[in-house]
Amino acid sequence: VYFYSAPDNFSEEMLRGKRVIVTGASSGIGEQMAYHLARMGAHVLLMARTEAKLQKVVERCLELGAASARFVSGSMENTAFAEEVVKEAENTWGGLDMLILNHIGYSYFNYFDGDVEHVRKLLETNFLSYVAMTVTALPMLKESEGSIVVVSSVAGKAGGPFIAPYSATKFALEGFFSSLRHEFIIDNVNVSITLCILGFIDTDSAMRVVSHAIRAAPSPKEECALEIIRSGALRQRELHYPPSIVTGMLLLRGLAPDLLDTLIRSNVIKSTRLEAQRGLGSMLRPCASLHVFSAFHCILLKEGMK
Ligand SMILES: NC(=O)C1=CN([C@@H]2O[C@H](COP(=O)(O)OP(=O)(O)OC[C@H]3O[C@@H](n4cnc5c(N)ncnc54)[C@H](OP(=O)(O)O)[C@@H]3O)[C@@H](O)[C@H]2O)C=CC1
Ligand SMILES: CC(C)CCC[C@@H](C)[C@H]1CC[C@H]2[C@@H]3C(=O)C=C4C[C@@H](O)CC[C@]4(C)[C@H]3CC[C@]12C
Repeated sequence: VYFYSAPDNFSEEMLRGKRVIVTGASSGIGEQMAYHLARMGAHVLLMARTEAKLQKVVERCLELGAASARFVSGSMENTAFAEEVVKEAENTWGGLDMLILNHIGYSYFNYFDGDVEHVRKLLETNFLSYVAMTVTALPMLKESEGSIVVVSSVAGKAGGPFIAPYSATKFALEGFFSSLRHEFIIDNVNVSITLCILGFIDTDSAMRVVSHAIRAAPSPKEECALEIIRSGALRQRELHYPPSIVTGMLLLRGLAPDLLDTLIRSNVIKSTRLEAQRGLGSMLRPCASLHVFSAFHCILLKEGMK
């Protein structure tokens, strides 16, 4: 009820002239966020590893009407680089209004293979670099009473199969940033923290890695990107996108966690080759999970109306 009845006084004008860093902006949701921000007239500083892709995104941002657009290329495996990106914003703009933390390093979609080094590297890229950027950006964000937007996943709220290292990094984000939110409130620091809980989104990389293995239909990256910007600008605590599926999942997690786990497993199909290797007989059966979530959604709306 809360998520559906929250006031929505968003206007694209809210982003005009704002100074925004978007990480992981060379493709997927980050690239789409850059285009929305450009259209809204923001200053954007984009970050990823691939310079050629970033160059193209910057050019498109300028065509779309960005107040200014530039990029820094490098890898977030190294926290020194995370600090460098924020310093670039400081040197160019002398301040910062919004920090959108969105990048992720590559991880496999398969049984956990016992590679502890991979988990350590992924924690550095997906989690520690978010902490390092926040630490460096905080003085500027305090000054502007700005916003931190953290892009996470339903995999950061509930475990799913074949994504153990990735899921761990997303759970870490919620622990760190929800603790920080308390401290900001205790200390009267007016910097908002928005945690974005996303379901399956149709980015090229996600479609490449898991489209054959997930029964649920993906949601559009363009709309997802806009919702992230909107929730950050409105200083919301959490975004659920797509709303009915994610909110339904989280409600079910509280009420019947085993049932949720069953629904998640039934939405993930493993290739026959891997199933055979593991000696598992048949593939997981399809399940009416989406209907269960829709039913939750209807109950919520009805209760809200009452
Ligand atoms: N797509 C989905 O289904 C879902 C996505 N999400 C979340 O949404 C966010 C965006 O995902 P999505 O758009 O699909 O991902 P993409 O793979 O499309 O984009 C990832 C971005 O991160 C950059 N990147 C990769 N490795 C590094 C690195 N080591 N250092 C710096 N940048 C790096 C990539 O560029 P380059 O390779 O040039 O460095 C790219 O710009 C992530 O936080 C993800 O967890 C959450 C739930 C579902
Ligand atoms: C019950 C169902 C409706 C929902 C099941 C949700 C599961 C299957 C959904 C929710 C979150 C999704 C993952 C995610 O967060 C991000 C990425 C990174 C990307 O590069 C590759 C795909 C991957 C691993 C997604 C795979 C599918 C996941 C696990």
